[in-house]
Amino acid sequence: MSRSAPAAEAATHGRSTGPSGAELATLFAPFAAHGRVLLAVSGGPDSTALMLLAQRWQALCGGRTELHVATVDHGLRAESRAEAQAIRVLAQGLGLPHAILDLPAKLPGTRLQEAARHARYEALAAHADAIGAGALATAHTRDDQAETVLFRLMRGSGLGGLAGIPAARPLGSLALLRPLLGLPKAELVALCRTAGIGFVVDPSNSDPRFARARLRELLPSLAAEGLDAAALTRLARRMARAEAALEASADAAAATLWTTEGGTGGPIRLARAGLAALPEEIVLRLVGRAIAARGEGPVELAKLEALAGWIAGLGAAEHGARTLAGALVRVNRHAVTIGPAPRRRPVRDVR
Ligand SMILES: Nc1ncnc2c1ncn2[C@@H]1O[C@H](COP(=O)(O)OP(=O)(O)OP(=O)(O)O)[C@@H](O)[C@H]1O
Repeated sequence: MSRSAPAAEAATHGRSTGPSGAELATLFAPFAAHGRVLLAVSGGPDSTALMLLAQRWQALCGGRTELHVATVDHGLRAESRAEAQAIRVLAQGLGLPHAILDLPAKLPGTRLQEAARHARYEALAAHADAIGAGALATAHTRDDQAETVLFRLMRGSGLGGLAGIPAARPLGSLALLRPLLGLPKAELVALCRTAGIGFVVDPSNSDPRFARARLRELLPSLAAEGLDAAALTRLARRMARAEAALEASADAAAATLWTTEGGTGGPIRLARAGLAALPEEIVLRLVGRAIAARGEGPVELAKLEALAGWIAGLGAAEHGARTLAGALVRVNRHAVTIGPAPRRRPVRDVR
């Protein structure tokens, strides 16, 4: 990563002074519910701006919320330590305590970005817990939202995926907050430049080996055709609204159909006649929830669709069993019953 030249390179687009006091009050309102918030700052323009704006909000709104900052050093590049230390200087200049977090284990060579993301969130959440923070804030922007929705569209994601990045969601016992989700990245870059603060540019963001980076290259051409960040954000908002309504319908269906055999943790039973009367989308959600609860976690939508197709295709008197994502799905004439799949015994070498 390289530190960009500061103020002299004045921004050419985006509001260079950032949101007004009233806008800050709205953006950071969710922070006020927490006594302490941990800001995840990588040193890129977005999270550097997050630190500047959150501190500005705290000063202006006189919030009693304490802000802390953490930078994860993935140890993947020679410069990463020095970059983390530069963020520490900046944070301390703003009066914010800063921690550099190392990853406990070496990252694998395959699916590196995914593994790094997972390990990063774990390290940040553990640090938030350790300092008694109730929330963790990241600096995702409107551009990240647009990119995520487009990426998921290309991958044939379900409705929940197309709802994009949520502005707030639980992360274990923490609240994960994204206060800048509605702001364009250009505005945050401009803000850093006007403030004369350098930021790091992550080379993996433009590394063509990563599908995300290749997609990012296409965004300007798509925007010229009208599929810009605003349009994709609008789509995400509409999908989120539909997703919430369907989840509420699934809750209502579960309240009448879902029973547990043999007490807490036992197999989940869904009456076949009840399922047959429901729209396919709700059936998928109920069966998916049951598999996630008794198996190894959320199941891929395409696999769930194939399973639901198999169940729907069974005649009223037919029965059968299948395993999916660590769950055993049994169907008889009365019910679909979902419990943990029996563990396969390891194959012994009998020579
Ligand atoms: N090394 C890091 N240290 C601390 N925070 C980080 C680090 N890297 C990323 N973040 C936080 O995560 C936000 C998103 O970063 P980025 O877009 O690079 O993540 P990502 O890999 O796309 O993962 P995701 O979007 O799923 O969180 C940043 O704005 C920042 O708040």
